[in-house]
Amino acid sequence: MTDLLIKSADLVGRGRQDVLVRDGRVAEIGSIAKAGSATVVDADGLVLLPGLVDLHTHLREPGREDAETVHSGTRAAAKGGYTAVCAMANSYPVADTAGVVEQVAALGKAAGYADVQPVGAVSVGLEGRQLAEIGAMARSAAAVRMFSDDGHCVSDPILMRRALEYVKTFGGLIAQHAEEPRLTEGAQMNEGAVSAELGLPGWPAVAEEAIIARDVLLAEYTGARVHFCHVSTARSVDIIREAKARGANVTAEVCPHHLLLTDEAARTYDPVYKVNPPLRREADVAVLRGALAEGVIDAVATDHAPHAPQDKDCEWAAARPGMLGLETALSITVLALGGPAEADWDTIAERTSRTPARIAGLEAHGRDPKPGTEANFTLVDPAATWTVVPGELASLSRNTPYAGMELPVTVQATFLRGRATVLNGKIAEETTE
Ligand SMILES: NC(=O)N[C@@H](CC(=O)O)C(=O)O
Ligand SMILES: [Zn+2]
Ligand SMILES: [Zn+2]
Repeated sequence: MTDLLIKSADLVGRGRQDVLVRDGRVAEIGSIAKAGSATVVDADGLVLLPGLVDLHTHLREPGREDAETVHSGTRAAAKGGYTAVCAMANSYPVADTAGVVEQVAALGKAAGYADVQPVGAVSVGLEGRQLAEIGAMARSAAAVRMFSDDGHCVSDPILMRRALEYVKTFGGLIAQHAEEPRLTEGAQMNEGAVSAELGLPGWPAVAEEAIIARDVLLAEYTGARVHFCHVSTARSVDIIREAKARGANVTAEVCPHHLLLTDEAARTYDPVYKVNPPLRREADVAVLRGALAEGVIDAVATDHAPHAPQDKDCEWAAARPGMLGLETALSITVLALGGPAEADWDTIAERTSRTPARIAGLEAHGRDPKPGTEANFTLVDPAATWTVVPGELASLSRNTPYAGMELPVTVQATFLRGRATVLNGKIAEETTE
């Protein structure tokens, strides 16, 4: 592989340096005039961040390759500045065996756009009845550490307890989709003033908060790790804050859409705004932003949920929940944390890369450039803006809630072990290492 010389990049907002990459790793940092035959990337005016890491991606393969594939989804990831994604288990078949997680990992390697870390199901078929082959998935070539029935809540407390006790034996964790199912039967949107006005059945905040409270207690009782997916309410933040103050082994993520959009969007009856958990109130958005800045919420995760046109372009009640996220996440995060002029790149790197890499156990990711570290980076233009055009996204699906919006910050390049997966804002077509 030819060497790479990144010239004059602002390293995570701390000042401009040149970075020389050799054999996929950082060889030298400083003022580097020339480096033999190295490919030179001019990063003047660009900020270098550790490659983003997504704890929550739906790649839809196997089973719904019409909506996304590992190939298309990881291209979208690279475009969004990601170098690693955790692929959720709600595929068809479900990723509840060593065979499926190994297949997903292998497809990720073959595509070459981002490291794909499969998430294993907690229960067989995500049905919440019987534990899946957690040990076999952990010992498989995919080395699964994170388990989740995402899309469904592990609502049975005894199943949750057993899963926690099991993953604790090898340092794994359970990522919980917190939704008390009896409280959300038939739910279509956030329960509140807007749902009452529209006459749509509500998804009350307490359905999320009750499960988070229970699982905090189970995490403390078992001593195992719980991660909360897509936290969406102000009260959830309070519960997590108190749990952390007591030393509970819990972490939490927030999705970009919950940092920007509210249940007011449902007034359009456009199913592009239908998502699980639902868009909440302005007051929740404000608390989530504060909690992310502060670190009570540990990470931004996209919950990238591609859906085929027939599953979205229909009446609200019939539409599937979920929205695209990978290509817009960084821009929305920058917006939510105060806008590009105020951008605190260290905090952004912490919430979008370093902390999620640590939670997922992806040791080669989430690293600032230092001699010896793998060159998993993204270069962003903090001064540029772009307009979201659904047809121009790398995802196979089109269900972005940001169509037509002008967003801050563009991804100019993404490097996976020193190889450009995106360069000059364009996806590389050749990805062999
Ligand atoms: N977020 C969603 O609304 N949908 C997700 C499942 C999930 O994350 O719960 C999906 O797989 O489509
Ligand atoms: Zn979920
Ligand atoms: Zn999800």
